[in-house]
Amino acid sequence: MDNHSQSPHILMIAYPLQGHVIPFVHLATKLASKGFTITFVNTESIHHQITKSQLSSSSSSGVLLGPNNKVHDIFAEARKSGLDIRYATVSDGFPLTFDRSLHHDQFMEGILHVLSAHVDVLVGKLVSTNQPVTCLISDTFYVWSSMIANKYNLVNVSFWTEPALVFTLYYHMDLLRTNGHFASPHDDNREDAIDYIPGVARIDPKDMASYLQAADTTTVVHRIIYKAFEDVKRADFVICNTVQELEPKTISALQQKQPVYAVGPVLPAAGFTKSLVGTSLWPESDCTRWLNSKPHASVLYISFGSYAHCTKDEIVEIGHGVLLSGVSFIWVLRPDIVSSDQTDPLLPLGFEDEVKDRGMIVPWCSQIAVISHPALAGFLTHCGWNSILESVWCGIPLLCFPLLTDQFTNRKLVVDDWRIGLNLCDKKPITRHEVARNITRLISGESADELRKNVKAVKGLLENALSVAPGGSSHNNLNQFIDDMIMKANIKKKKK
Ligand SMILES: O=c1ccn([C@@H]2O[C@H](COP(=O)(O)OP(=O)(O)O[C@H]3O[C@H](CO)[C@@H](O)[C@H](O)[C@H]3O)[C@@H](O)[C@H]2O)c(=O)[nH]1
Repeated sequence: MDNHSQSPHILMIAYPLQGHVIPFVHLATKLASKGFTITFVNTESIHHQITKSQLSSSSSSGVLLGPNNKVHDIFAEARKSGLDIRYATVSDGFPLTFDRSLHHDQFMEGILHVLSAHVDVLVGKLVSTNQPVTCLISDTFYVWSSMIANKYNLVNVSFWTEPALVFTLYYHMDLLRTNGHFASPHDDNREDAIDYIPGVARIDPKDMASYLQAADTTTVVHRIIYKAFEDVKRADFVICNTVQELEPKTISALQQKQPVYAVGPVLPAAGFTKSLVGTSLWPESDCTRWLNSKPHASVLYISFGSYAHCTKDEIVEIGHGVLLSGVSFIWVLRPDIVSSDQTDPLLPLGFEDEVKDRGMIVPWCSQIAVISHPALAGFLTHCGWNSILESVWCGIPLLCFPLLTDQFTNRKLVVDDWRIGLNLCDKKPITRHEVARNITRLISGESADELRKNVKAVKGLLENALSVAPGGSSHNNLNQFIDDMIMKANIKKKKK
């Protein structure tokens, strides 16, 4: 896009969770680099966590210090590079000291019922400036996007940060319900394969998102999902952090319903290992020197993302499994991995002594910097969608340990469909011997060669999708989305 005078001013509102903020920030810089003015909104709590972590990280970038040495704008460096990204924060209704991880459901009730009032006030201000906002890009999980877009005559764009397969299963919850695979009122849910969702050949119920397998379907997260997937049907456009070639049938079927654009993988714009904008909610430990001391393709990286929890027993079994396997490893054990009120040590006494220099345990790191290091050999992951895309981008095979939400469906894509990963264990509870055996299969031997070959092929698809010349699918889809959005914004302006 080269005509700034026609360029809409886009308001982007990220969902206040790490795995959503990251792709939102990368999409914002991508759109700004195409000439758009962006106002990016974080909740005050997310803003506070990012800036606090930036100030104490060993490698801080994108930091603008304001009065009292406080960081007040995470986009300062991006703006210095010429991008027009402004920044605003809204309250999520809770004080900064409120432990959102520990009081998850209460936090989600706030997101469901309170956040929109604060967003409404902010948007009211932003539409009455001399460069008014004309377009809203908000997370698909927000239940109020159409309400805000209609009130302020904005183009309504929904950004989905998970695979299209997960989107379509939620989108067709009514079909799952009437067929008895979800929220069955009388009996248990059916356990046979699901073969009636448009664009989905066949999927086992165990591979659906955890919320679609749950016995209790009245939780706050369910109420969010029900409303959000009613609301997304009113969006003008849906953009999805996936790649058309990875999920062609699912995406085509969705496009019969409404305009859907696969624009992924949405990764940092300026080089891969360093973003211009700080996004981490926790301070990043620097693992580079340790990695530099390890042989090529020898290290296992272990991380379960930012949101899901696992049990202490699982941590212990994985710890022993890693020791038994004999591999070197970096393990991200974030402070609330079991629960933020769990204060006892997670790993058995003497574990770290036994590991010595063979392993590095950190609370958080720059994952992208770690997995793009030549010493990396494999990734033991909870199957968060960003982690999968990043790992494929770096050509790293996956060992899958899904814990919650879309991670079960993502595991199916990785292990069963694309064959770029293995299951950590076939059934729960996980055992140290199975963990050790599968780490070995991931990293050495015939199975490892096969996985590496397959991941290379999928990486090729991702690279092609983003290629500028000849235009790859995601490159073209993003441009098409931009054209369609501009046209829609102009129509709305005329109607006003
Ligand atoms: O030490 C770490 C660990 C993670 N990351 C980054 O944090 C993000 C984590 O995202 P993801 O792998 O998607 O996991 P979650 O944080 O758990 O993400 C939530 O959001 C995702 C996108 O909607 C979903 O797919 C997940 O299931 C959901 O838990 C990635 O970009 C990682 O690079 C770091 O930078 N450092």
